[in-house]
Amino acid sequence: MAAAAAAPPATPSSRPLRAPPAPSTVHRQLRCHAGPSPSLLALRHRAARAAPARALLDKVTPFNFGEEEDDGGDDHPREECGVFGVVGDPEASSLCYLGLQKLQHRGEEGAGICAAGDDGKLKSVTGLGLVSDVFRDPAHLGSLPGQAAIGHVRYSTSGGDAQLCNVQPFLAGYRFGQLAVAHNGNLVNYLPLRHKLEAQGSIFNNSSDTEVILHLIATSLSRPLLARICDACERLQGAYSLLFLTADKLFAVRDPFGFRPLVMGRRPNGAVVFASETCALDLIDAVYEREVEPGEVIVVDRRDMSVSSACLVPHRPRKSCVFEHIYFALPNSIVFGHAVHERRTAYGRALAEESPAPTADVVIPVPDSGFYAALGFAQASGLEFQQGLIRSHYTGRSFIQPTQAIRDLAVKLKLAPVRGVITGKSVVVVDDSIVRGTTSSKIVRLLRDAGAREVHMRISSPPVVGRCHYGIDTPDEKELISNRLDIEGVREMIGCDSLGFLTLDKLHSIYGDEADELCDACFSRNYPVPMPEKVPAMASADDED
Ligand SMILES: O=P(O)(O)OC[C@H]1O[C@H](OP(=O)(O)OP(=O)(O)O)[C@H](O)[C@@H]1O
Ligand SMILES: NC(=O)CC[C@H](N)C(=O)O
Ligand code: SF4
Ligand SMILES: [Mg+2]
Repeated sequence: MAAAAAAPPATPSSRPLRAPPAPSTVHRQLRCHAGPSPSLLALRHRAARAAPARALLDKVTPFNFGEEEDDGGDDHPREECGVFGVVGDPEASSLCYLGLQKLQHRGEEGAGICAAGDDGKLKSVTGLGLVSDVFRDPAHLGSLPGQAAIGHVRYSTSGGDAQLCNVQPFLAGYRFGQLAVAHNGNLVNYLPLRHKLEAQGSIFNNSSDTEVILHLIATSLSRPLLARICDACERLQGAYSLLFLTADKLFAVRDPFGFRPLVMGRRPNGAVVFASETCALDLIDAVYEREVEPGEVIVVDRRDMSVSSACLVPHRPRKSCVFEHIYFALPNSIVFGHAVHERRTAYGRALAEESPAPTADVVIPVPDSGFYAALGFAQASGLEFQQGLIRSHYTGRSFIQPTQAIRDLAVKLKLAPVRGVITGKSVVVVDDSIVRGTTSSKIVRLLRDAGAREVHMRISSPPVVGRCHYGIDTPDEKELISNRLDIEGVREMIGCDSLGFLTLDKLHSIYGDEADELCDACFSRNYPVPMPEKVPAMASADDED
């Protein structure tokens, strides 16, 4: 939480992209050749998602590609890690503020909101720290009037974590007006793309991967904006759930693999809402309608509130991040069509089948994210379930603290034992994951100090052995404890009496046919999108001569 405490004042921002490139005549000629026509979204009708898909057909108007929406027939601009967006509500930015607070667990480093005012101007406020810090001064929200807004909570994967310039939404001006973007995910080909754009003269304001998306859109010769977004996305590799805001439209985009979640809902007044997780919809009384499908672009026009949908690129097999279910998302969210708490309870039950703890007296969860898995473990094993560790909610998530020393202290600050539950008992303690091993080691020590007779650690996911390249900032592979040690080695290091992980096969069995549609690369090293092997070298100042 150091970042939050040290948060400098929020700053309204607008960042320029590179200067308008082509002379208007050439430009006009080229623009006649519109980019690849997005075909209508080919929906997948799978049992698990049948209802949301039907909702789509009722509510979504197919995008009419012939209608120019943003730049008319001349060159005059007429307008352009949890994410949240609202269209069609006079309190759009306040709703964004609430939605972002609900998504705070997805990123604590920085937050921002960009709103489209009725005067056609986009304004944004971004700052380091928690949403409540950034918007502590009511004047900040007050400066963001309008019927549409997008917002972002950041947890960096590319670019410095404590740099205001990397906090989203990014708002840029280009030849067709203003465009803001909020991105959850990580682009694996960010560096090659950036180097190429720089070689062509682009100037970058920050070190985040997300900025290249704006450049690719700005330099695309396609029209209208939907086609430019499709053009840009065709060049992106990796994970992206994106919200774009213009003066009169909001675009919601999900990468073809659907790594990161993105859902759509509607408020009673008809406002359309997008969010990384459904918990943020619930908060503002928006009814969950469906996921933005992998590879889909949904366009909401604030002028007539029409909703249209297009397909970004040819359909790919879905590879949704299983770690969202395991750890990242809130348990009261529906993510990838599944209630997160149900998934976690199922992991716990499966774990009890695979790694029972027959000598134990009581099952306790590691709060918060180990709660449902522990409940499932207790249900399946017939053991008593107790809250043996109390979590302080005034601290942040320890896994996402920047240094090991701080992570060590953060765990102690965060968790306190309930001696009455623990003393003299054989305890099964269930957590969702072991990453570096910091939390587990501390907890075992904490429980032994509180008088536990035996400590059996059970983990409701497989050992984490690979880095994530798709939007979760897992540490370097050498820092992953399961990468250095086998299970017995990890047990010794943590100091528990027994240790059991859910196996990958068992995890897959919970998903049945859907197992193929999961990314589990941090457990299996089966990366759906490989990292580019060679990144071209950047030009240096010496190359100028
Ligand atoms: O092995 P480690 O490197 O310690 O990381 C693993 C721990 O980090 C996460 O908890 P975190 O405290 O981040 O969040 P939570 O309170 O939501 O469980 C996760 O739930 C594990 O408890
Ligand atoms: N975790 C995320 O989704 C991060 C988004 C973006 N890659 C950034 O670093 O800001
Ligand atoms: S590598 Fe792991 S954390 Fe990253 S997307 Fe895949 S499952 Fe999720
Ligand atoms: Mg935890």
